[in-house]
Amino acid sequence: MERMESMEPISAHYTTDYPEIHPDSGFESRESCDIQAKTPPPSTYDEELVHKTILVGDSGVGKTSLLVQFDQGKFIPGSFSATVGIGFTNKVVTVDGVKIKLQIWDTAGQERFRSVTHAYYRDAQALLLLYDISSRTSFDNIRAWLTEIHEYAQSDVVIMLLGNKADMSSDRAIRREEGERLAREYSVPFMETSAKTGLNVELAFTAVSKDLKHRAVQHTNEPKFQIHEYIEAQKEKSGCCSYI
Ligand SMILES: Nc1nc2c(ncn2[C@@H]2O[C@H](COP(=O)(O)OP(=O)(O)OP(=O)(O)O)[C@@H](O)[C@H]2O)c(=O)[nH]1
Repeated sequence: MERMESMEPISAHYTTDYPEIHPDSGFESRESCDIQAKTPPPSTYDEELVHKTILVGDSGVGKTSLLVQFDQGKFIPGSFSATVGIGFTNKVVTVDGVKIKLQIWDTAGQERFRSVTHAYYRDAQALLLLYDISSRTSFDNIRAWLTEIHEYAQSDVVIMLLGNKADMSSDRAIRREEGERLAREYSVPFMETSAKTGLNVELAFTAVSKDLKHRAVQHTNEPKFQIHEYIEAQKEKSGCCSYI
């Protein structure tokens, strides 16, 4: 992925050559995914699993910034230059004492790259869909993104809607309730984030990781993991959203 000089590259594998969807990182092939789908999940979590996660949304909503914040705990301000190409960052998230390997793909939001990014949806196990709370257009386009996701991604993909740039309160164009309503309509979990302040960035990835872990393991007696409830409980605990 190419960034202008104003943006430091993030610690990842970036390219404008559109890499194979299955790089040499232990990510399962399509074939093995299909086999897995027919086999019941094991009773313990296999820490060798790598979960492909994709960041999508309009250009400029903050996908790269969110990933940099999650990966390196920093925000790089400066003039915006759109991502060209696609790249991934490997991250390990520890949930309930278990290591969950995420391979997080950062896609270019610009329309002209759309046909390329579609190809990456197919093997995604999780999708973080972002809009910018200061951009009505990016919010209005979420429906179109969800239509594309339903068309190209697997039906059981974990989807999370994120209203990013929550720190920009004076430029807010989308009320939090609007985000919540849209998320309810599509039955997807939702939270507002800020790649700048770090608000909810870790929570977003942790919630997704927890969900992926639960889906990969057969819990005979336990109730199904409820990602919505988990997010609400964590938000309350951290008192994160008082200024939103
Ligand atoms: N205030 C604020 N600015 C942000 C935030 N996230 C991103 N930005 C800024 O928004 C602009 C776009 O951010 P990017 O992360 O490059 O956006 P992107 O979604 O990756 O864009 P594409 O690569 O074109 O798809 C940059 O100038 C960032 O500094 C945020 O949470 N708060």
